[in-house]
Amino acid sequence: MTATLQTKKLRNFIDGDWVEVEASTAVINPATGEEIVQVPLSSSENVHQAVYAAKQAQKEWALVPAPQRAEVLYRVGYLMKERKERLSQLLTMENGKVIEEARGEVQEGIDMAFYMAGEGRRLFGQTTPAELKDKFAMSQRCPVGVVGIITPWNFPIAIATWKSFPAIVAGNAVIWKPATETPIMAYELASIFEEAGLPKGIMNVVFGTGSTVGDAMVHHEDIRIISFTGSNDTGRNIAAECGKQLKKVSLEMGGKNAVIVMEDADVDLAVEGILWSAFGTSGQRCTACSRVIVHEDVKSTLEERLLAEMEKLTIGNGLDERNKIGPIINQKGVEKIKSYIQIGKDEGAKLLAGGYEWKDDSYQDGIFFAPTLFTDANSSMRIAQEEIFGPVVSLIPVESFEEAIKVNNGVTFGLSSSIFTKDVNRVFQAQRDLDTGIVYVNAGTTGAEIHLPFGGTKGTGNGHRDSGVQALDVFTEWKAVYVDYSGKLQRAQIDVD
Ligand SMILES: NC(=O)C1=CN([C@@H]2O[C@H](COP(=O)(O)OP(=O)(O)OC[C@H]3O[C@@H](n4cnc5c(N)ncnc54)[C@H](OP(=O)(O)O)[C@@H]3O)[C@@H](O)[C@H]2O)C=CC1
Ligand SMILES: O=C(O)CCC(=O)C(=O)O
Repeated sequence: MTATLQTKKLRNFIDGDWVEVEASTAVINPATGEEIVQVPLSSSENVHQAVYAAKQAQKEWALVPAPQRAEVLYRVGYLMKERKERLSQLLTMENGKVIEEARGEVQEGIDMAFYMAGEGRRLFGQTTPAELKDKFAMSQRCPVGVVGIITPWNFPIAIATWKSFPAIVAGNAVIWKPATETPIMAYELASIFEEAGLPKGIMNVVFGTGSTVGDAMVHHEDIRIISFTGSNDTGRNIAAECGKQLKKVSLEMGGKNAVIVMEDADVDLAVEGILWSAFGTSGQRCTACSRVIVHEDVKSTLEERLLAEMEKLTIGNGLDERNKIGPIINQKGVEKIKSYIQIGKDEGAKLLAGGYEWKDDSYQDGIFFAPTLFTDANSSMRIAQEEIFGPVVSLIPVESFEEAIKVNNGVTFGLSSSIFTKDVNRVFQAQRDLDTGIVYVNAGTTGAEIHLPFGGTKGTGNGHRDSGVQALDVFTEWKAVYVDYSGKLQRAQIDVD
């Protein structure tokens, strides 16, 4: 039986209460065009209420021993596990990704809960020798206070868990603004936190637009960090505003990720990697493969096998297990993709497959785009430089390994890259020289594991990482503590000539 929601209109979760907001807008299933639920359009006043509650609650939460804070995350993990199928179906309904991928995303959230709960017994600082006798020196992680989390529609639950779980285990309180297109995962996760016994005010969900709710969060002086994932334009604006306030900001933005296929690659394996990382989630991933840098010796073989496999991809509602390609999030997304198809043609790339909005009698109100393959692209073309966020991949032929690395690095983004080769020397050279935060060898560009840092170089971010133990650096401040137990005032005096 397909999962359903008990309510026709979601409510904010503020200070442990479900708070109704009058204004709302419809959440649409992109595969069917049907309304699933109404989502509140909150005001900046709703943000202020949430921050006030969070600020009070956080003072107590910071005093709860971290292993006890972690207990809540263990319970969250078990509840998510129990509800995995429900969460996955609702995720497919609001976002469109096929159910197999939705299950994978929910599993990332479950893994993150258990992983970060484990950190509750670590949260390591350092002890170090002091310069003086009878003196002790150490550093420790401290919570920052109230943290703001702004998340996109393409990973409505995983990204939120990468950010909120480390924040909570570290002793912070959270204000979370999910994307207006995909609020259901936030509603479900807030219910899970409530059931798991998280104290009131530690997790607050405020639904509404970026321009109102997100903006109020960015400007609120009691929110000490903004952790954001989304587009580069929005991320830059947020960073500029946070800069003015000297507010910490962690950004995870776009990608122009490439798979490199060398002449000695297992081409069938490369085809599989490209298929999943280019067309999975209909290419709407920041880690999606949108360039294939192929050695000219294997170019025609790769094209032929890729085209044959692309033909087998079934498009449709992601709730039907047979479908491999789900919808595009909204019509604006399709228009953006279409504009890049035209740009690619005008630039002289050769369209081998797809390139059109896919329609079918059974999905008259759904929004789909056919998997698309360009070939004979070059690195200076806009289709090879800019994030399209759709199922579009461009083949760029190269003559050597060195040229492949140069083309890979010749974009303003630096999130994920991959190389298919059997040459162990090239593997090690590539992992050293590829200028991205994530490198895969003999696998596609997607499929991050939550215990490793997630993020990228150059225009992809601003040096911070989601996920992994590194996420704790975003949500904690370091404190250096010196304890002098000599009973007299000592001064450090070490001169090294
Ligand atoms: N790297 C990635 O993972 C992602 C990249 N993108 C890229 O961005 C493009 C546009 O997608 P879009 O959803 O519009 O991305 P946005 O960057 O606009 O949205 C991401 C989040 O930021 C919020 N937001 C928007 N404006 C502001 C603001 N002024 N202040 C604070 N928060 C704000 C959004 O709210 P709301 O939408 O509710 O108004 C949403 O929660 C895509 O086509 C894709 O190229 C998009 C999503 C993820
Ligand atoms: O690759 C993954 O598993 C996560 C990717 C992600 O967050 C994204 O691509 O937007």
